[in-house]
Amino acid sequence: MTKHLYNIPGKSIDIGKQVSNYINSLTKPLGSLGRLEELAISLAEMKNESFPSVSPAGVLVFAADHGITDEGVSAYPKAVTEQMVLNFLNGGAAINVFSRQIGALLNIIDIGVASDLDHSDLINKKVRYGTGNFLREDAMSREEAEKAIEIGYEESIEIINKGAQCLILGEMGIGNTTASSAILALLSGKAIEALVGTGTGITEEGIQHKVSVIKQSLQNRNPDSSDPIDLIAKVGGLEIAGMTGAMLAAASMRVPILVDGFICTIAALLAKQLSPNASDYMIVTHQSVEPGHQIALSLLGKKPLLDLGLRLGEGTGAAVTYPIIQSATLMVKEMATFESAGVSQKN
Ligand SMILES: Cc1cc2ncn([C@H]3O[C@H](COP(=O)(O)O)[C@@H](O)[C@H]3O)c2cc1C
Ligand SMILES: O=C(O)c1cccnc1
Repeated sequence: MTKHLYNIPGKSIDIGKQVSNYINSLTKPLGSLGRLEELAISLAEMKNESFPSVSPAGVLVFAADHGITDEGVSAYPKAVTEQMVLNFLNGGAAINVFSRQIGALLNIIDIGVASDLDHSDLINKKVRYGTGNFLREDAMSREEAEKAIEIGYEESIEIINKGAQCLILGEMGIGNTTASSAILALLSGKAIEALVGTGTGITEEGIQHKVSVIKQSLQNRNPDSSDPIDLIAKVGGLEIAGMTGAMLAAASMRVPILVDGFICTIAALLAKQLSPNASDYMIVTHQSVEPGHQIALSLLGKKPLLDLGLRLGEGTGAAVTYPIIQSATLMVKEMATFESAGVSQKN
């Protein structure tokens, strides 16, 4: 793994203190903008700027297939991954709608779809044609896991260089809640039953089957939970690895990361494992319905901003939360102070 992935600066605590004092001089009762105030301070610490901007957001959606779908772990067929990539490229998916709404830059990356796709707007970075079925074989080699992380890293640098001031990571990969649950079981040490959920909408019986597939897979593969590359290679996914790499790049460039739901949080945990400072640059946008998400968030040490009952992925929860994060930056930038507005301060 190339060294630069680990080169992440610490947050600027001094700037945070300055901004905190400045927020207290704005025309509102002390602390009355609650978590918006915390967000404004965090963003300043991340960007090392008193008046940071998060506009425009950059959205990267990584798409890849999962061999584990052969075991019947998703409510939808594997072919939906490819079909949804075409939907993204035609502008019809939820993430397209929300990206347009917030004026975001949006890139769709094929990092491992199991078929050949041809579209001028598709970024073709296919590492392999989907992962192996990890019940029977490793999902991928270590080299492929590292390559997928590196691709995510490069795509992130590219969209940041095009002007993205914060980063939203999305994913598309039928079967990826199974891979994510397998990784989380190892990272958390929790019972698999406690963290497996419905994904795209499997039944209670389907959930039991998914649990037994994960249990058997973990016995068969026996990944080393202290080695994130081994986790990805044995039971992970190419799009998960891509998101991990993208987060490491954003953090290294002091660009805030808007973490989406369950799958994205698993990528965030892997990024944190590779480079602990990475989590200083993460804002968790919402609470996913997937039961594993709460467990993953407690490992990440973050509290989500919203709970909208979402269980989609694609980066959608992060995109719909973006305006709130933007509000935090505009509050600091545009509000008057007690002094400038001639408003009396607290008795
Ligand atoms: C039409 C459609 C669009 C989606 N967009 C995201 N996902 C989400 O569902 C998948 C994970 O769930 P599971 O592990 O149960 O397959 C991922 O592709 C995820 O991004 C979708 C799923 C479907 C069916
Ligand atoms: O929260 C998520 O990321 C999620 C949940 C279900 C299906 N796909 C993604």
